[in-house]
Amino acid sequence: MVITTPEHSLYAIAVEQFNQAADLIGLEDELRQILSTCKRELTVNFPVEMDDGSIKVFTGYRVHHNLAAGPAKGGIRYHPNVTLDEVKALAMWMTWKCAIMGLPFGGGKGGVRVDPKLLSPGELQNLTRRYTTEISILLGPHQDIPAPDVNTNPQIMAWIMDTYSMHRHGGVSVPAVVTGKPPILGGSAGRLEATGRGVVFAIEEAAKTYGIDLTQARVVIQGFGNAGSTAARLLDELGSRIVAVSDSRGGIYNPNGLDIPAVFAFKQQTGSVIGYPEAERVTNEELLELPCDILIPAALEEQITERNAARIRARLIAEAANGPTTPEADRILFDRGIIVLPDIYANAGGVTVSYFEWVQGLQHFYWTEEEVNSRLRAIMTRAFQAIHATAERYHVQLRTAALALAVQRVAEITRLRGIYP
Ligand SMILES: NC(=O)C1=CN([C@@H]2O[C@H](COP(=O)(O)OP(=O)(O)OC[C@H]3O[C@@H](n4cnc5c(N)ncnc54)[C@H](O)[C@@H]3O)[C@@H](O)[C@H]2O)C=CC1
Ligand SMILES: O=C(O)CCC(=O)C(=O)O
Repeated sequence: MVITTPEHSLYAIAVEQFNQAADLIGLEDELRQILSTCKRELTVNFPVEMDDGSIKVFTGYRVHHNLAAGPAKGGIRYHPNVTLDEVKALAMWMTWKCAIMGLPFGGGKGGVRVDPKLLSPGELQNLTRRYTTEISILLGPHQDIPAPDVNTNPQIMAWIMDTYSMHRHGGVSVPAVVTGKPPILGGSAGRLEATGRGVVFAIEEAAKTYGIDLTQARVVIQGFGNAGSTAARLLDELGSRIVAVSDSRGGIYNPNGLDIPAVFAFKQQTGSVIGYPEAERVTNEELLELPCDILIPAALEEQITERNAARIRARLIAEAANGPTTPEADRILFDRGIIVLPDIYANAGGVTVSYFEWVQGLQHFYWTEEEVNSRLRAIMTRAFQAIHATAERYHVQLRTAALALAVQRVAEITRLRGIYP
């Protein structure tokens, strides 16, 4: 049985990817139905008091895709284009991501339809606290543990923890209810950089396997936020040449290599990479087609599609973003021999260190950054080897191999639990 969704959507893309993996492992129809469906989809419409005293109603979501392996885990996104369909896809990808990394979590995700850049700090805090209250019927350290995603950060995680702790625990802090917190509130050392660091660990494994010399590699990065800027910094430290980076306003390109600490400082001062002096300006579309060895999409979904996949000039694509490549583009890239490190593996460093943060929060016992980073590297390396071996065995792309391993694991857990957890 092939599961279909009614219209073209991001969730339809996630289900199409799932179907490919389910076909590969010969998954039975009952489990196909269960695993291709989100368990819970909560929509909340909530009022927020603005600085001028007016009230605005915002819409937010929290979705649990699957809880067979443990409590729901996944970030919260603030973006004007957030939809329930997008959050469902992101939640499903979290299920597979946690499964590949062997984490005891199910998949969840949340989002609010808002442009946070238009809010004052006070309004942002009001919105976060009210949204947290609305979704708190799902939250808890053993039920659902949010984390940062696009446009959310440690300060927002601190407000989520405080709101939950005030309502549900008499004000005593419950650090394990959210990850990605500031370290002084129980956040893990290394969580802020974990997604970008994990991307770089994944690239290092791929480079060894496919014979790419990182000290000579030219790198292009779309998105210079948490994931993209950290990957840029760490690859720069490894000796790679970062030739182009971008943000929502566009990109900058210097074929001789950008001075990444200087670009980072420029972005901190001005709010954008645009205007950085020693580079030419490119659009986000042009940036994706620049000649390079490694392309890192680190912004939003559906950036590499059937329209531009034939013109991508990278040897390796490392997906820091969730869902940047459509299935049509995947097929074109595979035929062209371009290696894609799929999102559910390449960006899993974030949730892996979130797992470390959750464990530390439950125990109130904290690790050093060295411990965090070396455990992260070990898990990223192990997962790469398993995915690569599966891809070789079945002659499939790394995404299908990664999904097959993930779906297999969640299916096995579901069968052992007795099919309907
Ligand atoms: N923060 C985390 O721990 C994790 C993030 N991710 C994924 O990584 C991606 C980036 O997330 P973060 O770095 O956390 O977000 P962020 O909010 O820190 O940064 C996002 C960056 O993308 C840029 N951007 C937005 N729209 C763009 C567009 N249309 N074209 C080019 N750039 C654009 C923004 O200007 C910003 O530089 C997302 O897909 C997210 O789901 C995945 C795993 C974990
Ligand atoms: O750290 C986490 O729990 C989840 C981060 C996230 O949203 C993601 O991996 O896409």
